[in-house]
Amino acid sequence: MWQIMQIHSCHIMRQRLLTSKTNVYFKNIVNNKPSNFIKRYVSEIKTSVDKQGNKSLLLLCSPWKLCTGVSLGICLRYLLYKGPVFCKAAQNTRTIQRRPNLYDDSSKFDWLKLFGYLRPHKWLLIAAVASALAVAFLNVYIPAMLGVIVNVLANMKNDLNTDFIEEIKLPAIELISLYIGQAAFTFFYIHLLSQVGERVASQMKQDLFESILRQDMAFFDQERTGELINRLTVDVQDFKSSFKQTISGGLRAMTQVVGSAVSLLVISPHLTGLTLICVPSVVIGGTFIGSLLRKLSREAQTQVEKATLVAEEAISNMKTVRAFAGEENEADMFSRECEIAAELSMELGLGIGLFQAGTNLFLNGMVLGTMFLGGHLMSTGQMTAGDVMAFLVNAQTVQRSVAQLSLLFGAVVKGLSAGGRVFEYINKTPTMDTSGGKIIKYHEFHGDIEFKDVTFAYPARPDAIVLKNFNLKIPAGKTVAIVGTSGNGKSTIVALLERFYDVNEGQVLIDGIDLREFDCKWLRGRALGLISQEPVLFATTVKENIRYAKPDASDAEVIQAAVTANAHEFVKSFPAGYDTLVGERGAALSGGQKQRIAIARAVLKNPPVIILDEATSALDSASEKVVQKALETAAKGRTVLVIAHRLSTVINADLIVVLNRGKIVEMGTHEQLKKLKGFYWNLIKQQDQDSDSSR
Ligand SMILES: Nc1ncnc2c1ncn2[C@@H]1O[C@H](COP(=O)(O)OP(=O)(O)OP(=O)(O)O)[C@@H](O)[C@H]1O
Repeated sequence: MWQIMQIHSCHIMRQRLLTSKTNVYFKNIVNNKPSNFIKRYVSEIKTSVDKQGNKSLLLLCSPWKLCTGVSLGICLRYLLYKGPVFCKAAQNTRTIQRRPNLYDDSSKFDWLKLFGYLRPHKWLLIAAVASALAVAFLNVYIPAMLGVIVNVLANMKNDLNTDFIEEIKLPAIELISLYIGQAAFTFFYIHLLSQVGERVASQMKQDLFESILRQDMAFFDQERTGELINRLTVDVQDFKSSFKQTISGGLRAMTQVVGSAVSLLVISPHLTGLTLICVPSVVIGGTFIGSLLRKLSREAQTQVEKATLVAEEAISNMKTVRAFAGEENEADMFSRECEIAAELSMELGLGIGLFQAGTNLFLNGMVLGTMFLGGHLMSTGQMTAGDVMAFLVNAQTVQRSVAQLSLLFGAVVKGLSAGGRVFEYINKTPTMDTSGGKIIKYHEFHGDIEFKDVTFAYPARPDAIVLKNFNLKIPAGKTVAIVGTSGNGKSTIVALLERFYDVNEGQVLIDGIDLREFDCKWLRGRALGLISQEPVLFATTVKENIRYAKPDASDAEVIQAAVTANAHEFVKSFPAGYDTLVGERGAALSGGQKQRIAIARAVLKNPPVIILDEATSALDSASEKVVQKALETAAKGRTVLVIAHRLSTVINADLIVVLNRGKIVEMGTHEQLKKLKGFYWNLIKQQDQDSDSSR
C-alpha cells in the first residue's frame, strides 16, 4: 500500500512540477548544483511524462513531498553552492523512443509454450527435480543426525567408561553417508538443470530471432534495435537464470521449510510454538520490504537499459556524432543516464543492506532466544543437548530457506516478465498475409507493373495518407522515373512494390497478378532488384557481400556481376581483392564504391525488374557518372523504376512522372516536360539547379 502511495504521489508530483513555475526553479537548482534528491525527481519528471498516475486521495501526500523536496533543494542549494543562480537552458537531452511498460510483461507469459519447450527434455528435468528434492530431504535429515552425535558427545562427559569410538562410529558413518549423498545429488541437479536451461534458452533464442525476421516492416518502424537485441540476450538470460533458480532453489527451499518445520515440531512443540509467534511479523515485514525492493530493482533495470540505448545510438551513428562535434553532449547524456541508474542501484543496495542487516539481527536474536529457552527446557529435563542442537540447526535451515524463497520471489517476478517479453515476440504473428505462393517462371515473366487505385498510409501513422487513388503503369522493358520534391511519397511507391507494406486500398500488380498472391521470397529474392540511396553492406568481404544476393553463386559469377557494375577494377586494386573486408556497414569503402558493390549484388540476382531508389543521389558528381554508367549496363533489357531527385539521372527514361503529395501532377518524356514547362517540373528543375550549385 505504501509503495502504491509512493508511486502515485511521485506521479502527481511530476504532474505538478511539469505544470508549475516550481519546475523552473528546480531546473535552476539542478543545473547549478544538483543534490541527489532533486536530481532524482527532476530526472523522473523528464523521463516519465508518459507515466501519468491516477488522481486519488494520495494527492494529500503529494504537496507534502513537494514542499519537502523544494525546501530540501533550497537548503542544499544555499549550503552547497555559493555562486549566483543563472537561468540556464534545459539540460541537453532527447526523448528516448522505447516501448512503454517495458518491465511489466509478466501477463504475457505463455505457460503452454514453456511446457512445449520443456517437453523434449522432460526426463532430464524429472531427474533434476528428483535430485533437488533428495538434497532437500537430506538437508532436513542431517540436523537430526547431528543431534544424535551431540548427544553421544554429551553422554561421554557423564559416563567416562563408555567406548567413544564404538558409540560414535555408527552415527558418524551415517552422517558421512548423508554428506556424500547430499554432495552427489547437488552435483546431479545442478548439472542436469543447466543442461535443460541451456537447451531451452538456446531454442527460445532461435525461435525469437526467426520470429523477429518474419515481422512486417511496420514492426521495425516502431521497435528499437537495442530493445530487440535485449530480448535476444538479456531477457532470455534472465529467464534462464530465474528458471534454474526456481526449480533448484525453490523446490529445495520449500521442501526444507516443510521438512524442517515438521522436525522442529517433533523435537519440541514448545519451542516451535514460541518461534511461530515471530513468523507472521517476519513474513509480513519481509513481503512488504521485498516488494519495495523489487520495484526499485525494476526501475534500476529500466534505467540501465536507457543508458545502454543512449550509448548504442551514439556508437552506431558515430559519423553523425563526429560531424556535429556531439561527443561531449553524448557523453553528458550517457553520464546523466548512468548516474541516475547508479543512484537507483545505490538506493537498492542501501535497501538490501538494511533489509539483510535487520534480518540478521532479528534472526540472531531468535537464536539467542531459542538457546535461552532450550537451556531452560534442558534444565527441567524436557530436552537433551542434542535436541537443542538439532532444533537450532533445523531452525536455521527454515530461516535460510525462507530467506531464499523471498529472494526467489524477486527472481520469479523478473523471470516471468523477461519470459513474457520473449514469448510475446515469439508468438507475434505478422499482420501481413504472406501465404500467397505464386511465382512466375523466368522465361514467362514480362515485367509489366501497375499501381491501380492505390491508397496507402503507413501503419505507424494511419491518419497520414501518403498515396490516394494512385495509378501508374510501367510497361515491361521500359524505364519509368518518378520525380518530386522531398516527402511526396516516391520511396513509398518502392516500398509498396517490394511489398514491405500492403496497400490499404487498390492493388499493385506484376504481369496482371496482385502482389499479395506472390511468394514473397520469390518476389524480393528473384523478381525485383532494389538499389537504394544508402547501400547497406555487411561487415564481411566484398565477395560475400556480392554473393548475399545468390548464396550459391560461383566466384566467376560474382566477378562477372562486379564487372557489369563497374566495380571489378577498384576491387582488384585492393591488396586483398575480393577478400577485402568492408567494415561495419561498408565504412571502409567510399560512397561510390559501396554503391557499385550494391549494384553488383543486385545484378547477380539477375532480376527482371530493377528499382533504383535515388541510387546516385548521395554521390559526388564524379562518382555519380561512374555509378550511372554501371546502372545503365545493369538495367539493359529490364523493367526499371527510377526514383530520383536529380533530373540528370532520368533524362533517358521512357516516361517521367512528377509526383506531388502522392498524386501524379505531370508526366511525359524529358523533352515533352521541358516543352510543357509545368509548374511542378519547373519547381524540380529549380531544386535540381540549386543542389547542383551546392555540390
Ligand atoms: N516508415 C514510415 N512510417 C511512417 N511514415 C513514413 C514512413 N516512411 C515515410 N513516411 C512518411 O511518408 C511520407 C512520404 O515519404 P517518402 O519516403 O515516400 O517520401 P519521398 O518522396 O521518398 O521523400 P525523399 O525524397 O525525401 O526520400 C512522408 O511524409 C514521410 O514522413
